[in-house]
Amino acid sequence: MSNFGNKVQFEVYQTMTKPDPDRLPISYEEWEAKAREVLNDGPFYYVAGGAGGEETLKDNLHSFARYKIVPRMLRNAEDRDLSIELFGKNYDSPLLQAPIGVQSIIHEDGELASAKASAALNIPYITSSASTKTMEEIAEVMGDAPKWFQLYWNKDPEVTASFVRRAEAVGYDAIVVTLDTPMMAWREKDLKNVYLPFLIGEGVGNYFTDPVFRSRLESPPEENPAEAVMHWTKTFGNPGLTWEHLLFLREHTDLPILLKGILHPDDAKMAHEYGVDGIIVSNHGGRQVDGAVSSLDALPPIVEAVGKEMPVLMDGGIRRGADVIKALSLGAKAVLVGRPCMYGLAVAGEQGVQEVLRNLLADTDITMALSGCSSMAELNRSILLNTKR
Ligand SMILES: Cc1cc2nc3c(=O)[nH]c(=O)nc-3n(C[C@H](O)[C@H](O)[C@H](O)COP(=O)(O)O)c2cc1C
Ligand SMILES: CCCCCCC(=O)C(=O)O
Repeated sequence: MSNFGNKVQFEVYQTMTKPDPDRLPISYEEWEAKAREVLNDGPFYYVAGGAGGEETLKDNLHSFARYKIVPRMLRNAEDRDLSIELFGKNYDSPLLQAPIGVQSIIHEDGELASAKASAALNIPYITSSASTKTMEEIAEVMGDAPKWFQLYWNKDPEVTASFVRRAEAVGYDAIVVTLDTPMMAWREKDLKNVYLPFLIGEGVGNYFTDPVFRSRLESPPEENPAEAVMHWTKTFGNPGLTWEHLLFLREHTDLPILLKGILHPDDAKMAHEYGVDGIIVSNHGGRQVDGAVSSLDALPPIVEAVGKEMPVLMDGGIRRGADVIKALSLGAKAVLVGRPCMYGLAVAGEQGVQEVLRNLLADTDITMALSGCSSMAELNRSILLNTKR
């Protein structure tokens, strides 16, 4: 991916002789506005919305604006390299697609489109437990491209173990355990729209095809979907989890285990003590604890606490190349991208997601060069100014 940004920029200018109102958007704001045009209230606000008064959702973005890049000059940024290494594997760039469930509410191709877009750019795709398409269908369209599996820890430990077995069997490279969503937060927009996709049978694909989940039902989901959905609502999340439960997971997989949803440095230290392989600093895109610290503000103390021991990734509010550069300069090894990909999916399916990611990569590469850096290893706090008072 050497000097990717210049190539993409050149391609855009070359293929366009004048501005074309029908072409795909460039900016995040434009993608979001176009997605708003094509989605009904229920699905749009399910994606765009956050918990409570959306303080954390907004703060995820504002935190980036508080940090300023202080570019360095005359440092030869002619040849650049965006690649990183994680758990012994090389990745072309520091971007991953965040796990996002129920994508069929956004586009009929759902996760298959997003996964294929990721594969085309060699960007790891994180399949959600709550995906509409099954983890096997998604793995199949991705071939050998990098893919991770996000686990929602079911109340039934045998379902949890079965999910992990299935993910391993079809070639996922890591398990991401999301800790911040053992239950749905108070999401005012969804309550107002009376919109919960799972109750209409969306996002349950992995469950309805799971042999253990099915064995707990009186009749198969195809015959009695209402019973299956009811069982899903009772077992989906596990607010009773403790650190000890992670030992159960370790017994069931040799894959790297990452914890997603860590915001407190003491929890990061606990993760290290319990043999976890990596951390994703995240507040679930402001969708769970309203008033929670923004992801970017949570990042530096966590990097300080465990950054030498394990890779620290982050998500929440990544919209542009400068955001990627800021997060990496604060010590994140890589970043996950959530809503921007979903707006790309809404507007133009697979092509839309690919365009969003391609442009973000190009912007990242160019911003890195203009900041005087040539590789991820060169990004550090010396090019950042924190203007927060
Ligand atoms: C519609 C939607 C569904 C999501 N579903 C999941 C999920 O199934 N599992 C998960 O761990 N996180 C889920 N997330 C959270 C994302 O993985 C990620 O943490 C968040 O979107 C990052 O913030 P951003 O949207 O500002 O990039 C979801 C987010 C959205 C917007
Ligand atoms: C009952 C909670 C299911 C949430 C699954 C999708 C998700 O994570 C989200 O944020 O929405």
